[in-house]
Order: sequence, then C-alpha cells, then structure tokens
Amino acid sequence: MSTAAYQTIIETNPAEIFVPLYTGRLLSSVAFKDEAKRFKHNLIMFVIVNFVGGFLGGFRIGVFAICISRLNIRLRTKLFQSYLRQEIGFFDTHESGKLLSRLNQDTQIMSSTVANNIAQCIGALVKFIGTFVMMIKLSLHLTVACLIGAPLILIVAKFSGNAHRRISEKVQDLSADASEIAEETIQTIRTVRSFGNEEGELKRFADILHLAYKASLVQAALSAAQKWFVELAQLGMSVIMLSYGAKLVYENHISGPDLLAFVIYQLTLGSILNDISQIYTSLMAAAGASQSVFDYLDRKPLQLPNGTLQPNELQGEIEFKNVSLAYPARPDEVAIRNMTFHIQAGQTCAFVGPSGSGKSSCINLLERFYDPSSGTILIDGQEIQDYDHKYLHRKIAMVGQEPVLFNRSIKENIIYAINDNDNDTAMIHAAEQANAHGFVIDLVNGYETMCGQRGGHLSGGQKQRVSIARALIRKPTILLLDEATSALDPVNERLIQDALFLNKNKQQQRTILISAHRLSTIERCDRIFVIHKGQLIEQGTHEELMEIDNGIYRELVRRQQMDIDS
Ligand SMILES: Nc1ncnc2c1ncn2[C@@H]1O[C@H](COP(=O)(O)OP(=O)(O)OP(=O)(O)O)[C@@H](O)[C@H]1O
Repeated sequence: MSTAAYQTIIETNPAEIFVPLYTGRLLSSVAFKDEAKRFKHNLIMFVIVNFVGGFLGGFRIGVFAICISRLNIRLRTKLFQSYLRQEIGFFDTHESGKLLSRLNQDTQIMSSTVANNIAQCIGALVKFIGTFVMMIKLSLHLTVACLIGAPLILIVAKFSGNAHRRISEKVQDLSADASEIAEETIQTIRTVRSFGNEEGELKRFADILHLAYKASLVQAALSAAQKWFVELAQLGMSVIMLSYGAKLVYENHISGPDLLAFVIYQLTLGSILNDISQIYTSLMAAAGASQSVFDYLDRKPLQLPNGTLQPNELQGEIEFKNVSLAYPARPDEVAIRNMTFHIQAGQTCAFVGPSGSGKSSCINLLERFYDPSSGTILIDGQEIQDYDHKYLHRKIAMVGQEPVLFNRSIKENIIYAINDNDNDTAMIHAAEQANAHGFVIDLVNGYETMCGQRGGHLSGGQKQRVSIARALIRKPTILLLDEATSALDPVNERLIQDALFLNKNKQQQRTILISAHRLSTIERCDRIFVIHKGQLIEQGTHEELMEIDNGIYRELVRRQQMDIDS
C-alpha cells in the first residue's frame, strides 16, 4: 500500500467521530438520575473510543514524520538533479545563494507543510462529514441553526489564504536574497576583510531580513484577525444553537442527553472548521514558498545533451565556422563575432589578445559551456552538439583560469571522474607531467593531503599544477589550457610546457589549445590566433606574425619585451 493511501486511512481516525457522542452520554448518566443505569456501558464506550482515537492519533504522528522526511529527500534530490541538468548560462543568471536557499529551506517548508496539511485536511474533512451526519441524526433543526455562520468562515479563510500565499512568496524571496548575501560574503571573506567592510555586508544582510520581518508582521496580523473572526463566529453560532436547543428541549422535540451530545458535536464542528481554515491558510503559505521550487523543478534546460556520437577514435581536428557568441547574462553584447579558423589534429595552438578580447570564450565554446549564438563548431568534421555529452568531456579536458579543486585529498582531486580509483601509476605519471609530483611528496601527507575548500589550502601555482594533472590523467585528445600556468614561476611553467610540448612525439596524438598573456610561453606553437574585440584578426606562426607590419601580435610582443627589459 502506498504511503499516501496508508496515511489517508490513519488520518480518517473513525474513533474520534464517536468521542462527542459517548462524552455526552457519559455526562448525562452522571448528571441525570434516570440515565444512571447506563453509566457503566457509557463509561466503557467512552474509554474505548478515546483509547482507539489516542492510539491512532499517536500512530499518525509517526507516519507523518516518515512521510515528511521521505517527501523532503525526494524533493531535494529532484531539485538538485534539475539544477545539474541546466546549462551553464543558467548559473550565470541565477545566484548560487538563492539556488541553495530553494534547495535547503523552501523544500523543507514545502514537505513539512504540504505533507502535514494535506493529510490533516483529509482527516478534518472526514471528521467534518462524520460530525455533520451525527448532528443531523440528533436534530436536523438544530444542525441548520448552527451552520448559519459556516459559509462566512470559509469565505474569510479563502481571502486570508490568498493573502498568505502572496506574502509568503515575498518572504521566501527575501530570505533567498539574504542567503545569497551570506554565501557570497563567506566565500569572499578575504576580500571583505581586506576592505574592512564586515559591517557593510552585515547591514546589507540585516536590511533584507528586516524587510522579510515587515512582511511577516502583515502575515501575523492577518492570522490573528482570522482567528478572532472565527472565534467570534463560533460564539455567535453557539448562542443561536443553545437558545434554539433550550426551546426544543422545553417542547420535548429533543432529549436532554441528546442536546448535550449535540452541543459537544457542535463544539467539535467549530474546532474542525477552525482547523480547516488554518490548514487552508498554511497550505496557501506553503504554495507561495513552493512556487520557485516548482519553477526550477519544471525548468527545461536550454542546452539539451542530445548528442549520441561516440567514435572509437577522435583525431582532435577543430574548426570554427562563422561562430558568434552572446552570453545569456548579456544577450545584447557580442563576445565572439563571426570567427572562422581551422586547427589540424595534433597541433598546438594559442589564442592571444588583450584582456577581454574573447580568448576564454573560444575555450568555453569548445567545452560546450555555451552554444554559439550562430555558426558551427566542428570536431573531426562533426558538429560538437552531435557528440555524446560524457564522451566529449572524456576527450576534451580543460584547465581553467581559476582552477577549482574539491575539498578532498590531492589524490581524489587528480583521479576525479576517472573510473580507475586505484591506478596510482597513472596518477603519479600525470602529476609528474604537470610538475606536481615533487611538491606533493614533500607534503607530510603526500597525495592524501586535503586541498581545503576550493583548494584554499594550496598555493595558486600548486592548485594549477594539481588541476593540470587532473586534466592529463584522462589522456584527453584535446587539451584546453586557459591561462593554466599563469600563477607559476617561469621555471615551473617551462617545465610543464616541456613535458606537454617537447615530448609530444612520444605521447599519444593530442591537440593543445592555450590561452596565454605571457607571449614568450607560446612562441613554439604551431599556430597563433590573435583575437581583438571578439574578432580573429591575425593568425600564423610566431615568425609569420612577427613579420606583419603594424601587426597587433608584433606590437604585443614588443610591449612585453619592453616591460621585461625595464
Ligand atoms: N559568463 C559571462 N557572461 C557575460 N559576459 C561574459 C561572460 N564571460 C565573459 N564575458 C564577456 O565576454 C567578453 C570576452 O571575455 P573573455 O573571458 O573571453 O576574454 P579573455 O580574452 O579571455 O580575457 P582575459 O584575458 O582577461 O581572461 C568580455 O567582454 C567579458 O566581459
């Protein structure tokens, strides 16, 4: 039986419906002499219905707790899965703090409120029907008299529920904003500290929480007003019912014990109506908190991993044909404009150009972090989108400008995402090529040394070398190095390059693409592409480019030479 069905049965707790009847009868047999002979029977029935009701009630609480945690785990996993499916552009436009707030807080609110309230709502409705039927059985006239105010209570509950939904949406958005600020501040604490701006960040955080508090005040006032109204309506209904009940008893239309039972049913009905109105309100509040969770759960990624190509051999030939790119976060600005070039398999090529010219963007496109806004990118003559997602990332490895390591050991970082976890020989070989082995074995814990969050326990150059090893261990056919050695001293940089370029003949065929500012490091490349304001303006070998009169490359080399000399 499914949890939901099980829960529904438990929630309908039939024993509770008979509690008022036997409470009324027991009280009558205590209060009225002619009812005394039924005291024992009424007492036994009173104990049975209360005991069964209490037992099922306790059972229900346990079942709820299980349902809530199951629902929460499912929701969070689904949401995280949905995040991981999204294209990189999604993460450019959605701050991580907000995404985490949805993942941790909103899902918690959703699962606890929704699971609790839906089950309670079913229970309350069943109890409402049961109580109602018993009341009609006892006296139809009295039932009609005491239900006069019910529609009004339900209408008020509806209006207040809608308001709760709107406010709750706002409060959740604000607390997601606050999470975003906290997360960013913690991640950039060194910058915050170096500018002495802890108070500024605290103020930004507190201001947002204050706005959330103000919205919660309105919500609190609404809840209080709703409660007052329901209490007042119930009081009115009781007065009407008691006056009319007394008249019916005097005229012998209903017996004293039945009136007593009816009064208890009426009080029960009042509290059920109260429950229903509260449940509706909090369901609406949960619906507000759930809105963005559902939006993210339902979001279809703009870039779908539909490709299926997985050829046995990938040569590593790359071609850009009229490629343009505008980033999703800045759709009106063109980062790459009509770029066309061809790189033969096995060549080592470099992108050079001033900062912001578009070098990393070309590398991003080859990693398929973004799809071109127009034009095509071919690898071995096939469109890059046609390759299977996992296959492509096995064959293309990249070391980024700011390499990020995981808070795991150096070993775990290097063998990250290769299937063979115990291949120490491959790990050491990759580390040697990346000129990392030497510094790693000098550490007390060697390859078991923890890297810290985002690799924070290692120096910039050490981080870069570990991430180069992480890329090399996969034996990629295409290796993308985006300023991958910029934090290294010239000696270490040269050693890595020698390992990557000079021994190329001895290694498997590999196409290497480098983006670098230090031009002395790329002189030996087979081909150099000079990019300026998103356009490819020169290409050739170092010697060919140095011969172009007034060429940008020649000018860049001349300026760097002057810097070194001075
Ligand atoms: N994720 C992004 N969203 C929006 N715009 C971006 C993004 N990444 C880069 N840009 C913009 O695209 C342009 C090219 O940036 P790119 O990073 O490719 O330059 P670059 O030549 O690699 O620069 P650098 O040498 O400083 O690393 C810049 O104007 C940059 O502001």
